Amino acid sequence: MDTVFIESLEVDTVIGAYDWERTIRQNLVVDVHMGWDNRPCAAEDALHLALDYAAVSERISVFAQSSNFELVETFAERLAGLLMDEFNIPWLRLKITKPGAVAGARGVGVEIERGCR
Ligand SMILES: Nc1nc2c(c(=O)[nH]1)N=C([C@H](O)[C@@H](O)CO)CN2
Repeated sequence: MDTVFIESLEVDTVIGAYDWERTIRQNLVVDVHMGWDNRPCAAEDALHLALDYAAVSERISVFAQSSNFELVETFAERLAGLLMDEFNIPWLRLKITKPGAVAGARGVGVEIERGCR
């Protein structure tokens, strides 16, 4: 299956399991690969047939703005479900990175794959 991807989208949210994290906003980095048949939109050169990466990026940013979770796992799971439902995405691989959360590591986080390719 073809994919449409978004790489290193920085979003701002409330995320963290520790008390000090509940009152601040932090950055997460979102990478997502989404299954899509790109042949119809390419044949007609038509955005309305494409999986619009700009619209998906905006939705991810809006979701992050209003979300408030302890775990990056929860953030990833909820976001994956929302994107698949709202954009009719049959399969996706989603990576959530929390930069600087662990001393000595550039980033830590999770990667999930949902749906069928
Ligand atoms: N598997 C996870 N481990 C940890 C998480 C998490 O979301 N998933 N979160 C934390 C803390 O919030 C940490 O990021 C604060 O720096 C610790 N471990």
